[in-house]
Amino acid sequence: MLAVNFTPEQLTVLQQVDAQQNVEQLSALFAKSALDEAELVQVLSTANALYRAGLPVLTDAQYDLYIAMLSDINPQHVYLHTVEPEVLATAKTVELPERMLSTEKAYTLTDIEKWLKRILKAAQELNIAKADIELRVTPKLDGYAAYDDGKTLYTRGDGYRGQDISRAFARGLKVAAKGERGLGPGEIVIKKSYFDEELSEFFENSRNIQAAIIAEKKVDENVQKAIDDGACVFYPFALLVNKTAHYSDIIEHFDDIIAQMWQAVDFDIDGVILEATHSEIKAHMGATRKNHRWQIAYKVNEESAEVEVVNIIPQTSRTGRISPVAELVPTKLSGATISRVTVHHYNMVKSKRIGPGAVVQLVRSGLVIPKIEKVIKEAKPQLPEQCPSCNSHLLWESDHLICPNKSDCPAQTENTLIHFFKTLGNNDGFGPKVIEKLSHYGIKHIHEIYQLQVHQFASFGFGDKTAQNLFDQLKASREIEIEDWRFLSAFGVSRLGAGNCENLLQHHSITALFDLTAAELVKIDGFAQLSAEAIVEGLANIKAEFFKVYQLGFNLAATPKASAQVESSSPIAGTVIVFTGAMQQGSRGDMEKQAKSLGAKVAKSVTGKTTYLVTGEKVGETKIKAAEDKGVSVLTEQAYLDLIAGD
Ligand SMILES: NC(=O)c1ccc[n+]([C@@H]2O[C@H](COP(=O)([O-])OP(=O)(O)OC[C@H]3O[C@@H](n4cnc5c(N)ncnc54)[C@H](O)[C@@H]3O)[C@@H](O)[C@H]2O)c1
Ligand SMILES: [Zn+2]
Repeated sequence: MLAVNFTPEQLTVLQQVDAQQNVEQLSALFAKSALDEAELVQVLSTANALYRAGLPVLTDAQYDLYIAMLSDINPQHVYLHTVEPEVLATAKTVELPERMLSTEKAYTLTDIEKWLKRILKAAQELNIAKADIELRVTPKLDGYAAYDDGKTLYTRGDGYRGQDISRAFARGLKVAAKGERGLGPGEIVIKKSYFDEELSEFFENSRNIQAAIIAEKKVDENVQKAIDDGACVFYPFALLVNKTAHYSDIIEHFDDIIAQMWQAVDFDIDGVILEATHSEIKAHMGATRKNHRWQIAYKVNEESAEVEVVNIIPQTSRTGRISPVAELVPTKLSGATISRVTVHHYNMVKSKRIGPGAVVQLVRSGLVIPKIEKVIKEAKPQLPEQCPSCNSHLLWESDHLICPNKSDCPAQTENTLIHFFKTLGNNDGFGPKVIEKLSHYGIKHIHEIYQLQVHQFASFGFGDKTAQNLFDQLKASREIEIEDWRFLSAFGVSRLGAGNCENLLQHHSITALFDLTAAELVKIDGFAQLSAEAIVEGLANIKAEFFKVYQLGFNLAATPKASAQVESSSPIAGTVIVFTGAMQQGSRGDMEKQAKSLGAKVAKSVTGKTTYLVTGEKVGETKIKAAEDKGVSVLTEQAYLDLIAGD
């Protein structure tokens, strides 16, 4: 582990915990490798206080590792056997109506079966028939634990005494689902889709917000809006979607049920809770000082690794955006060696201080490629000043560095040409190698490629056969029928992917699009003002080239107009689709809308009727496997986009 530099906000929390402590010493402890018992407890309590305040300094995996170390040195230590406390300076402390505990954790079905044996043993002691033993399975909400007795809303505190946070209700916080008060324990949670769309710009994670709702007298206007919009609620566990069945059924269909629960709610969850329902069994088993013995949390282990950055390589995309690709000290993750990862954008490189010598945490979960989860050790950010392809001076455009040289940057030109032929998808001659060569000979535009004759290809160094073949392919690519939306999307206008192209073309013919104003675009369902403006600008930029190519005479099939039965023409017409995980290309809500506009039915959970499960980021293996077992086709986001593009 590495020394931590506490932020000013974190220091304020630490002050509340213990005004006397020596912050430098504390910070150094996080870097020390062999900690003694007292030091481990100090690290754990510090991390815990910050985590409960919504300002975590460690990842959960790191925190759990320290817990494991403490338990190794002294399994009896009181820290391991009590509820990890919250620190809130501003609210008054009150006795909880009922104890609120942490949960025992299980990571495998074997762990669950061991726990189940203890339940069966308790049942036997009570002479309760096996046939009467049911388990209730619910999603484990990853929010902020609270208790509602009908009059007061309490935090969990130390499990015995919490704090009165009724003012959250006074401020408009609602009880989820049926809305009754007094349903006991639950969590304050924020809708994931809402967070992604409305709040992710302002907050790093929902935990920041939940902590603010609880701790602060006055909340941020964005948070107040989330409360007013009903996106932030108190969710009593009693109202949670659940699967309650005989224990043997639960065990038999374990993976399915876990997968179902994992996507049952639009809130962050960090596991699935299993509990016995029989009140006598519960009373008999009771609790330790930390956990109810009749309850357990099933969690999925994500794999993660801390990796050192060697170098950051800028890559110019077709739009001129420069993508930062981090070269890493090769590291094993999930059995694969990872040596590079794309950083989100250059603002992240700058603000999170990523450069040679930085250490990042890579996380890989489910079938998703590793992502940088956080920066563990900062370094001097490595920011390029010039475009790696054309040496133009780079400019900032919101979070991105861009190469402003639209007309003469080889990387932009080549990637635009590559995108065109790839999207058209009706020939395989014009891949990166061929395009690079053509670009080297000064061919920069699509229409120029289509004008090339066999002898010209030959003069660029292609063999006779290849030259003829390339020429024939170009001819064929004009003759083979192709949907007009695919043709349009091949030009790579920002925000004009296949779906949006098809939507537009359901309302206007392809040549008429270039005369549309943003105001006219917004009238079409699915286009917001900002993207409409970007589209109008993008179309204006390609107009000249578009018509030069269009006039070469492609065999375009016009998209049926919205009135004339859209659905049957789309590749996903009549299918049932479930989207899960965080999407990269747009919000999940937008993707669902688009799927519906293409004639698909969108469902929330996978059943035997589901055709496709489209997985974004952070989707567990269990979920994917469960879907596959039901005969559902599992698609990555990209595969799905290819599918609707007709690739
Ligand atoms: N990153 C850090 O620095 C840091 C610090 C402290 C703790 N942690 C993490 O927090 C976890 C331990 O914290 P904990 O003890 O608060 O939580 P826990 O993970 O043991 O969960 C217990 C809580 O789950 C909640 N819960 C959610 N859904 C539920 C449901 N459907 N039914 C019943 N209960 C439900 C309850 O409110 C209960 O209080 C560990 O996994 C640890 O990694 C991290
Ligand atoms: Zn450039």
